[in-house]
Amino acid sequence: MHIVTTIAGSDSGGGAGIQADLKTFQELDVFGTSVITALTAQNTQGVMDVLPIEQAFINKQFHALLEDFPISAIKTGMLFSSDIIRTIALAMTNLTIPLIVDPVMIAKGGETLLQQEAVEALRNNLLPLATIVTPNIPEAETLTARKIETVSDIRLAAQSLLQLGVQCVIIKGGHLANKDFAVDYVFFKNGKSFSMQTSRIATKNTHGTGCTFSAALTAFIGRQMPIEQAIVEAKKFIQLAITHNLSIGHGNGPTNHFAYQKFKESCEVTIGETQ
Ligand SMILES: Nc1ncnc2c1ncn2[C@@H]1O[C@H](COP(=O)(O)OP(=O)(O)O)[C@@H](O)[C@H]1O
Ligand SMILES: Cc1ncc(COP(=O)(O)OP(=O)(O)O)c(N)n1
Repeated sequence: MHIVTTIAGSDSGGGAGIQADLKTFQELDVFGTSVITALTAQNTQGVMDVLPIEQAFINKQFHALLEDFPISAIKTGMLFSSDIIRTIALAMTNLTIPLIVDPVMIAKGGETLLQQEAVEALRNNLLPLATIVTPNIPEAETLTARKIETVSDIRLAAQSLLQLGVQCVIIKGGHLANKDFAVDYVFFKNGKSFSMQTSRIATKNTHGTGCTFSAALTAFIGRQMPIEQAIVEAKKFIQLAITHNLSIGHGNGPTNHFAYQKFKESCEVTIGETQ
């Protein structure tokens, strides 16, 4: 059994954060473990409050896992503060476990999940240790201090992130103004790149899409799947989770983690260039 870890915040509403990650891990046949960085009082309508966990206790959770389990992949989600980021980065130094960084910054409702002052720590302390980083467009803009409007802007932003030492950058196009398609752009350190296109699902139930995508990627990497195949398979997982989204709650409902196993054979991802 492959064992993977999510280092992230708890979403009491169950659609994002630790809860989304563990549901995804379970669906993909990996054993999920967790380090909780913050509690959120949250539902489909928004984040009401955030309670960060003390650094020393975050460290204890992480070391409890490292001492007992042969972890095969780790992902980070909501890290909230520069102190928490530095704690995780320090614990990751000298580990050779693949690290997937989802640079969560702002919730769908606009609430802060990463303090402004923590962006530098994310760039300087954690990204150099990352195997894959998965920003959405606003996150890529913040991390690179560049406006992103075109595919050429996406390529320049990815190159700037690769220069920090990240092995692979996936810039997610969920926030692009494309009515028909959801296109993500993948760039590797060795110069290889490709785009992944699926049909855009017209729904408001997209709470936790970023968390679910990066958790699926972590599960596939943890299962030792080759990296390009893991990225495409994670795109299929999120496409099916959004297609079969759940209309629960009064706001932006969650995605459906149970759809992939049932429908994976029927999901098409079109691979293209990044021009
Ligand atoms: N309406 C949609 N239909 C299909 N795929 C989507 C849709 N919205 C987002 N995605 C996909 O979900 C994944 C997460 O993207 P995004 O929503 O940009 O991340 P985040 O939740 O971090 O903002 C990406 O693969 C993106 O292309
Ligand atoms: C605890 C917690 N972590 C992360 C998020 C953001 O999740 P994301 O997948 O980016 O989804 P939306 O916030 O865009 O729905 C969160 N809300 N809570």
